[in-house]
Amino acid sequence: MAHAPQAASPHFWNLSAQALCEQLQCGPDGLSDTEAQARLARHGPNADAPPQARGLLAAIGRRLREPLSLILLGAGVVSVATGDGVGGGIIVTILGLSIGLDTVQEGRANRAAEMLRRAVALRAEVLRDGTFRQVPVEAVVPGDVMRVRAGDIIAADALVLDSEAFTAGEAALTGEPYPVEKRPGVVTTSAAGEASNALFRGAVAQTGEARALVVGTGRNTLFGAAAAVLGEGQEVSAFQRDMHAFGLVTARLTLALVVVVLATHMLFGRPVLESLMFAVALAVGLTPELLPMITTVTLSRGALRMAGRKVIVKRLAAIHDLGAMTVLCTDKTGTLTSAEIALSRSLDAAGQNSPLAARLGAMAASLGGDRGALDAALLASHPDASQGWTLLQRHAFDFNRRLGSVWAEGPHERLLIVKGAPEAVLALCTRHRLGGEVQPLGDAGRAEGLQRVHALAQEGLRVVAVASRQRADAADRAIPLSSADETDLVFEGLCAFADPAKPTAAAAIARLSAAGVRLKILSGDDPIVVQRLAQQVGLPADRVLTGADVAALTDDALAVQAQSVDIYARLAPDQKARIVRALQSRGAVAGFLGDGINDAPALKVADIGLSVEGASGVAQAAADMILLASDLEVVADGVEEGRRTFVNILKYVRMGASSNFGNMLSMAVASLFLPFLPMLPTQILLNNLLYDFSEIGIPLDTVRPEAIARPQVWDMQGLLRFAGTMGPLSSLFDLATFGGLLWFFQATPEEFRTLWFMESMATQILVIFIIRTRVRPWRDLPHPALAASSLMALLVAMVLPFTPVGAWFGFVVPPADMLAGMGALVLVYLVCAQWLKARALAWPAGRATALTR
Ligand SMILES: Nc1ncnc2c1ncn2[C@@H]1O[C@H](COP(=O)(O)OP(=O)(O)OP(=O)(O)O)[C@@H](O)[C@H]1O
Ligand SMILES: [Mg+2]
Repeated sequence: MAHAPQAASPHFWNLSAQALCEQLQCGPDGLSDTEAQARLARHGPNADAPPQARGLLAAIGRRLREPLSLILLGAGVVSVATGDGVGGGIIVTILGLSIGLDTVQEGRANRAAEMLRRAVALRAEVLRDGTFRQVPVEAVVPGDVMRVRAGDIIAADALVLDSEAFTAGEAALTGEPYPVEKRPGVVTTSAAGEASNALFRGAVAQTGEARALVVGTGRNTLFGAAAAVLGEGQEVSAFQRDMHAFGLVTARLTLALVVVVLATHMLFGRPVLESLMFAVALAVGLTPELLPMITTVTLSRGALRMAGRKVIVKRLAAIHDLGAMTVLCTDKTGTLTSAEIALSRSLDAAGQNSPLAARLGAMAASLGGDRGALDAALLASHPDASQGWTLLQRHAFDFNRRLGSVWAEGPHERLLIVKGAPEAVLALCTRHRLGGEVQPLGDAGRAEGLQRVHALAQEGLRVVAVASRQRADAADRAIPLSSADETDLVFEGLCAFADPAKPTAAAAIARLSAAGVRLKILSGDDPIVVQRLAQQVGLPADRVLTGADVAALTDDALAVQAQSVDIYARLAPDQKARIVRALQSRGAVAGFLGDGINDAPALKVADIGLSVEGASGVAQAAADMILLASDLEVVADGVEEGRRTFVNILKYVRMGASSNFGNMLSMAVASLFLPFLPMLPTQILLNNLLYDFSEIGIPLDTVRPEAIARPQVWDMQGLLRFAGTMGPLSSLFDLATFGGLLWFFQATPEEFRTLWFMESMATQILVIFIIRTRVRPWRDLPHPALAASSLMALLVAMVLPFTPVGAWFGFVVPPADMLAGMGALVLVYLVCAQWLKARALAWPAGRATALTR
C-alpha cells in the first residue's frame, strides 16, 4: 500500500493526487456507500487498537493473576492440602464471588459506558455518494474524500486536494510548535514535518478549511498511536490515585498484622499449620476484596444516571472529580447566553444605521467564515450577501489576532474584507467611509469608534467591526493572504449582536454556589459585555481582568488575583488555561466548560473538562464529559450525581476501615492471649464471606441531600480519624464479649467461637445502617437492595449455628443465657456507635475551604 512508510517506496506526500487516486482506485468525488462498506471490511475500523478480544475467560484470568486472588488461591490450596475441605470451599466461594461480581459488573459497566461514549463519538465529514456526510471517525476508509475545518481533529492521514487558509497544529506529532499551513501540491521531502500537502491523523485543524484524500487509517497511519487524542486519553485521576494509595495502606497493614500474628504464634509454640491458616484467614478478612466491584458499579451506575440528566461521561473516574469540583470556569456564549445570537444593529463609520457593515460581514461569513455563532448571525441577516461574488483567498480568523479576512471578486471589483474584534480592526484602519466618501481616519476618529463600541456594550451588545480595502492586483493571487495585507484599511462600520443571558442561568449559578461551586467567566469577549452579563446572572462583577492584565501578571500574582476575581475578558486561548492552572495552584479542583477551539487548552488542563454536544472536535476530545444540553443546570445536576457516587464508595471504605478492621484486629490480639483459637480459620472466612455479601447493595444505596451539599474530596485524615474512633469502640465491645464469655459464662472453646462469630457478624452488619447516614438510622432508610443483602447475611449468620450445616463449621447451638447476653451487648454497641459517629464523621471535608475562606 502507498501509505506504508517503507524506505524504498515514496511517502504518500511525494505522489500527486492523481497517482494516489490510481493506487487507491478512487476519484476526487469520493466513494459510494457500498464501496466504503467494502473498504471498511477490508481495512478495518479507523481506530488506534483493534477491538480487544476480551472474552469472559480472559477477563477472569486477568483477575485471577491479581495479588489478592493469588493470596486467596494460595490459602485455598493450603486448606485443601491440610485436609480442610470446608475452608478451601469457602475460600473458593469468596474468590468466585469477588471475581464473578467484578467481571459481570465491569462487563456491564463497560458496555453501558461504551454505549454512552458512542453517543458522543467524534465524527468526520466525508464525501459519500456525492454529498458530504458526517460519519463516525472509525468509519473513515482509504479513498474517502474528507472535509476538515477549524476545530476538527484530523481523522486520518490524507493528501490535501484543496485548501483555504488551512493550518494544522502538529505539535503533538512532529514537535513543531506553531500551526503549519497546508496546501495542495507535490512535495519531494521525506520528512513528515515538511510535508505541506499532507494531513496527519491526530493533528488539529487550527484555521480554514481543506478537502483531502484519505490515504491511511487506524494504525496504518504515520503517527499511529501517537495520535491517541482521537481515542480515550487514560490519565490517572486524583480519585484513582487516592484509591490506589488506600489499597497500599490496607495491604501494608494486612501484611504487618499477619507477620506479627504468625511470629507470635510460633514464639508461643503453637501448631505451625494451624497458625498459618489462621493468619491467612485474617489476611483474607482484612482485604477489601469488594472495593473494585463497588467502585466500578457505583461509577457506572453514576454514569448511567448522569446520562439520564443529559451528561455523557467519557472518563468514568471524572464523576468523582466533578463531585469534588470547587470552581467552575466557563466561557460565555452558549452556556450563560443562548448559542443563537442575532444581529441587532448595523452602523456605518459615523454611527448611523446602515446595512453596509452587516452586508459586508455576511459576505465574509458566507465566503470564508467559521462555524461560530457570530458568523451564523451575520449570514442569517443577509442570506444572499455573497451572490455574484467568489472567494479568491482568505486569512482565517484566529483567536490571537481576533480578526480574519477574505479576498473576494465581485462583478466590478476585488475587495478584501476584514472583520473582528473592534479594537483589533480599528487599529489597522487609516481611513473610514463617511456617506459614500472615503476619508482619512486619525487617532481621534478611532477613539470615537471605540467610544461607540463602548456605548453598545453598555447596552449588552457584542460588537464586531468591519473594514475593507481594494486589492485588485491579479498577480497577488499566487501569494497567500497574510497579516501584511490587513493594513491601511477602510473602516466600514460596526455590527452589534444581542446575546442575552439565558433565563435559567442565574438560578443555576445560585444553585452551584449553594453547592460550594464558585463560577468564573473566562471569555474572549469585550470586558463591558462580560461584566454586564455577570451582573445579570448574579455574579460579583466589580472587578474584571482582561487578557492584557493577565499577561502582565506573574504566575504567583495571577494565583492571588484569581482567588477573588470572577470575571475575565479578552482572553487568548492559552490565557484561559493559565487561569485554570493558577486556580489549581491554590488548591482548587477546577472544572472548565467550553465549546470552542479556543477552549481546548483550558479543557485539557482542568481537573474536569466539560464540553457540549456539537462543540468543535478538539474541545470534545479534550473534555471528560459532554453535556447534551448546553446549560449550567445540567452541570449542577451532574455535580450532585458525582457526589452521590462518591458518598456510596466512601460508605464501603468507612465500613472496612472501622468495623471490619476492628473485628480482625481484636481477633488477632485475642489469639495471642487465649489458650485456643478465638475463631477457626474456616469460621473467619465464612464471616468474611457473609460480610461481603451484606455489602453488595451499597452501590444502589440512597444518599441524603446534606451528604452532597459540599464538594467532596478524598480525605485520608478524616478517614483515619473515623477509623481511629469507630475501630476502638468495636474492639471495646469485642473485649467485653471475651470477658463475658470466658469469665462470666465460662464458655467452652466451641461456645466461645460460636457466640463470637454471631456477635461479630451482628455488629459488623448492623453498623452499616448507622455508618451509611449522618442522621438516625430510621430517619434515612437504606435502599431495599442494601437492606435485603445485609439482613439476609445477618439471618444466615444467626441461624447457621442452630443447623446441621453449622456443625461442619465447628459451631454449636448457643445456650440461651449467652445468646441473651450477646444480644444485649450488640444493642448497647449500636447505641454507642450511633452516639459516637457524629464525632467521628466529618462529611464535607476538604479543599473547598481554600477558596471560600
Ligand atoms: N467569526 C468571527 N468574526 C469576527 N470576529 C470574531 C469572530 N469570532 C470571534 N470574533 C471576535 O473575537 C472575540 C473573541 O471570540 P469569542 O467571543 O467567541 O471568544 P470566547 O472566549 O469563546 O467568548 P465567549 O465567552 O463569548 O464564548 C469576539 O468577541 C469577537 O470580537
Ligand atoms: Mg466561546
